[in-house]
Amino acid sequence: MEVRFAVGPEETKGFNTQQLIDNFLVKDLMVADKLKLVYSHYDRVIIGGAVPVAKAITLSNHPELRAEYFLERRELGIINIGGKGTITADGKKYDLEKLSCLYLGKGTQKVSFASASKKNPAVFYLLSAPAHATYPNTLYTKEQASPVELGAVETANKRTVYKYIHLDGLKSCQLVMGLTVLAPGSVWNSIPPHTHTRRMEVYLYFDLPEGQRLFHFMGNPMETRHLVMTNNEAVISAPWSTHYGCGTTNYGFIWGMAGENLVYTDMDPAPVPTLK
Ligand SMILES: O=C[C@H](O)[C@@H](O)CC(=O)C(=O)O
Ligand SMILES: [Zn+2]
Repeated sequence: MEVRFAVGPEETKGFNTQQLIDNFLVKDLMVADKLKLVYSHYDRVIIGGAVPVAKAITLSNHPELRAEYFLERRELGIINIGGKGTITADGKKYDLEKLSCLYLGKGTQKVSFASASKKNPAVFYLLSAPAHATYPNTLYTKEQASPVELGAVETANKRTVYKYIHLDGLKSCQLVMGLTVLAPGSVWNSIPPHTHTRRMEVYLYFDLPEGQRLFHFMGNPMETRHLVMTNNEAVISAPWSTHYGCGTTNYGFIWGMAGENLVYTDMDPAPVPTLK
């Protein structure tokens, strides 16, 4: 498992492009028949991908955790962004259509990921955080995720936000997770921008067609930097960092957070005219 230590805002503002990539960009998450995991020291979140094609993939334990099994002291949110798939957790099977979400609580011992079809495999995105209590393993479809319309065509940011794991949705210790889908012709996400030093955040961009790119803005809102991203790449947002982006076409992204609270609306605005 790759480990990324945390860096601060003072250090980050001197980074060149490669240093920004090495510290914040997560590439090659979705590789056929492999479990890919990146351990970030911001709130000890683990970011992962599992694409089962020829065989099922097991959520294996890792020495960095010094645990008996992966979820001994952790919770896990999983969203499928591919074809139909099945997750088996301690013998119980959960079928996930595209954009369904499964929450797995602390204490779940055996987890495996499978696809319904090799031709159109499931693509599972994983986000895990330390947990100190057990909440029930629960599946949510996107229809259950109380979709909210945000933005406008005029400002090229019309989008639908689906919230899965949060204070009024699937119960968790500290994970907050959902996704946003941009309407055709809309390209800007998370406008007006914000920070929340109470929680770190990770964005996983998906359904970005080949040949298109996503310009993700990050850093102190008064000293922004950017990363150029492709489909199925994730970006780690430090608790002090803003996180918003603009695509060369519309797309979707999974957002996930961990930290101090579970309140989705707890954000400190960084209004557009104040950005530098
Ligand atoms: O803290 C919350 C996150 O940054 C996202 O949920 C924002 C978002 O999906 C959007 O505005 O489109
Ligand atoms: Zn945010």
